[in-house]
Amino acid sequence: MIELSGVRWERRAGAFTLDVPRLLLREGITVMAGANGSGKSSLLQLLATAEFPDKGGIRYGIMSGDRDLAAIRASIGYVPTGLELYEDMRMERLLRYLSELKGEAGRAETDRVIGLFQLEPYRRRAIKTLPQGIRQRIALAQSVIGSPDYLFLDEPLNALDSLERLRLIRFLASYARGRAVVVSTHELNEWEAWASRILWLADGKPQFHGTPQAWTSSLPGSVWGGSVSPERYRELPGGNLLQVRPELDCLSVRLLAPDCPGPEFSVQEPTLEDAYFLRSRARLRN
Ligand SMILES: Nc1ncnc2c1ncn2[C@@H]1O[C@H](COP(=O)(O)OP(=O)(O)OP(=O)(O)O)[C@@H](O)[C@H]1O
Repeated sequence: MIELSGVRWERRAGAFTLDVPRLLLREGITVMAGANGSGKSSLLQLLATAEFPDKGGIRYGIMSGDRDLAAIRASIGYVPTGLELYEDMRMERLLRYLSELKGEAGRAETDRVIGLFQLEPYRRRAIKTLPQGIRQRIALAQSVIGSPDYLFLDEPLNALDSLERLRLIRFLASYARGRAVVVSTHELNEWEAWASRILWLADGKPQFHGTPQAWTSSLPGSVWGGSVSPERYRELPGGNLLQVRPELDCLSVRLLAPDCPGPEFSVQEPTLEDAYFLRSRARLRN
């Protein structure tokens, strides 16, 4: 378990403050959501000990950041966004080198993570010659060298194709048994079946932390779905639309509204993403 208490970190000369009075991150996948600039990457940087807060502290089980930094770092895997890899190195050499830095000498661990992320065909390729999705898989592979207890992944699905995205999510779901995995994302629904907890940040502060069930219940509004004609569609309030899909001679519409928008509509189970819209909209209105 990771425990943050009284954490404050000012960035941009105080124009932004990450402010986390208390937060407990448990085993399983914690999926972190929030608007651009809400502080997701900043929080991951602190968790990964790439940066340090101005105030407060972070404990990892019985280890605390100010006393056990080396041991904590040895139990952390981290993928920031835009991780710069050693461009001229061959992929296998890079992973060997990073394995050795993490105290995992020998080929076995390198071979394991190469297999895990289907990187076999790229062993002898220089990093700079590889496409973005493969580089992302290498970034992910380096993070699980030594099977760390804590994994912090900033938008890990970036640049991956749909099969790789699903493969990674499934891998993380099993990896997170007995370990804490924190991921940031702008696509909550992809994690729907796998998230243990949702953490929502706004303006540098956690606004919600709890189970997906709690996230999609007690919402300030409802989600409605129905099929409408193109004429009727034009009458609907545009600001609250979630999804529009053409059908044979009508449009299938999903929208947010406090009350039923018309006889064509029925109330729908909200998705994680719907709940994000409802909660964000309610917050902006208050
Ligand atoms: N290297 C940096 N130096 C100074 N300020 C920074 C730096 N990186 C980010 N910030 C600032 O910290 C604040 C939070 O940014 P952060 O990247 O943590 O948000 P985010 O939720 O991850 O955003 P996004 O969804 O766009 O990735 C922003 O005001 C941003 O401008």
